[in-house]
Amino acid sequence: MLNLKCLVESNSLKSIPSSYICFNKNEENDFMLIDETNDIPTIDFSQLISSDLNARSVAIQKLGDACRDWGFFMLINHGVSETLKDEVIKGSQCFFDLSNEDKKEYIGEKLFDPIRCGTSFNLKVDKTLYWRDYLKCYVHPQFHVPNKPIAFSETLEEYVTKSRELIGELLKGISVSLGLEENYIQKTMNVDMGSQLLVINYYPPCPKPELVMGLPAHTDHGLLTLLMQNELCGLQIEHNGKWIPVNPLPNSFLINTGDHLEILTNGKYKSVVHRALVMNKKAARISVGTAHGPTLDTIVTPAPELLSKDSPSIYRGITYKDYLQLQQSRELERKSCLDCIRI
Ligand SMILES: O=C(O)CCC(=O)C(=O)O
Ligand SMILES: [Fe+2]
Repeated sequence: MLNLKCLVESNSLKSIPSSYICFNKNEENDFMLIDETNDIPTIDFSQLISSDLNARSVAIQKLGDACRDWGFFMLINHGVSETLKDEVIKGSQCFFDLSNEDKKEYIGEKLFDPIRCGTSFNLKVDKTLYWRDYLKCYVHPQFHVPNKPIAFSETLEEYVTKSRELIGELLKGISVSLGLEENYIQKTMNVDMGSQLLVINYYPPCPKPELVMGLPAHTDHGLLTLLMQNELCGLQIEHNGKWIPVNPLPNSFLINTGDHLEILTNGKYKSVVHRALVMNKKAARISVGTAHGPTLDTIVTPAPELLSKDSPSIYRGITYKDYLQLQQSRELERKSCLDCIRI
């Protein structure tokens, strides 16, 4: 199977294969790239769970504003240790360093394979290949991860459990920010038994990074994605028609809203468009995301409580599973899959 890391390390890579050259990369030049990184909202998790009701309510307000205006924020004071995050990154590097023989059993094309590794986005539909290898694992409600490298499974189990706890608290805050009961999203979306997909992205070094794309502009499925990365940057988010580079604060998590939060809120909280550039000629960038969604059979529709005569439903209901299938069958592109279910 195609494995970009192997290709890059084989020394045979004198020039970028034409299949990777992203010709339309700058077609979106109307998007001026500017550095408004410092404006990206920051949410203090400790305030969100504070027993001081006033502090909590201020944090919830900030959280709602961040979801409405950006669909993206950095989460600080979240209580997850740097050691655990480092172990996840190190384990990820070791996983991608395994031999092809060791990884063979995880190679797959099927969307609902519990564990699958591959390259680009979806080889069946990609017109251009993306400069990225990946490992995807369904880690909830059943926990599936590779049994190699040693101890990676334990590290990941601890990490994805912590990430679910953080997302649970964020969803409470988001429910309240919408004027809904605290457990509204968790209950209606069956989040306790919901799907959690771990995605580890490996962007190998590239001799001509300006010619390739790690992941093109897209939105994520699910309610919220929690993301972290090694020391290399590359993520950009779309905000007010501009690409904003993300330079994470030390020890922060990056959180973005997903398509299903947009559906549930009837467009009030938009799913943020983002992309990953490749910027490094010498080192690999690793990012680790967990996408948190409802159970696969949950039909997601706009919350009736948020609808009115003036604000009728703009999305038709669809099960999470059908939505994932729809998304996977299409080329990853700027226009999000939400367009398929817009009324
Ligand atoms: O690598 C990144 O920073 C972003 C990854 C991403 O957008 C994804 O896995 O959906
Ligand atoms: Fe994404």
